[in-house]
Amino acid sequence: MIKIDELNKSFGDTAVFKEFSAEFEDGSVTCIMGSSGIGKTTLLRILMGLEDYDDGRITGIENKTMAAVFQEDRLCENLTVSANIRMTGGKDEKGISEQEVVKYLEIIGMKDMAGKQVSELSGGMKRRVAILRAVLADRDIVFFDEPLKGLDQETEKKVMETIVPLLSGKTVLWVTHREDEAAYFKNANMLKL
Ligand SMILES: Nc1ncnc2c1ncn2[C@@H]1O[C@H](COP(=O)(O)OP(=O)(O)OP(=O)(O)O)[C@@H](O)[C@H]1O
Repeated sequence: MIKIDELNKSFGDTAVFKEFSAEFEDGSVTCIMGSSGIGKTTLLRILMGLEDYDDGRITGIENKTMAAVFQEDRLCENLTVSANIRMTGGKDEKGISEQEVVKYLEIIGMKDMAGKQVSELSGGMKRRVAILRAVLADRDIVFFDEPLKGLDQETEKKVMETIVPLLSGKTVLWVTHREDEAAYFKNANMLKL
C-alpha cells in the first residue's frame, strides 16, 4: 500500500498540502479530482519523486516500478510510434513485441501507424501513443494526469476499453476533472483534494 502521512508542501507562500494523508491499496484504481490549482499534479510529481516535499512520510512506493502519462505527451518526436512505445522494455527481458504494438494501435484507431514518426501525428494520436506506452510498460504503479484530454468520445471509449484490462492488478492514480471517467473502471476509488 502507498501511504502518505501528514504531508506538507509549499511553493513559496503557497501552501499546497497541509498535514495531508491518504492511502492507495496495491492494485487499486483511484481517481483524483479537485479544482484547478489544488495540487493534483503536484501530488503525482511528489509520488514519482519528481518534486521534493517539505515534511511528512511516504511509504510503500520504494522498490516499485512506475510509468506515467503526463499532461504533456513527452514523446520522442523524431522516433517512430513503435520505438516510443517499445522503449520502456516492458516488464521483463522479453520486451514489447512489434506485433503487440501493431495490434493495440489498430484497436485504438491507429492502424498502420507503428512506423510513423511521432512529429507527423495529430495531437490526439500523440495522446494515444503516450497512453499506450505507459500501459504496455507494465509497471507496478501507473500515474495518469488528465490522460484523455483532447480525445473525442468514440476514441476515448476505444482507448479505455483497451487499457482497463491491461491495467488490472496495477496501482492506478488517475487525475481527472470528470467524475464519469471513474465508470470505465470496475471499482475505482475517488479522492477529492
Ligand atoms: N514549480 C512550481 N513553482 C511554484 N508554484 C507551483 C509549482 N508547481 C505548482 N505550483 C503551484 O502549486 C499549486 C498546485 O499546482 P498543481 O499543478 O499541482 O495543481 P493541479 O490541481 O494539478 O491543477 P490543474 O487541474 O490546473 O492541472 C498551484 O497553486 C500552482 O501554481
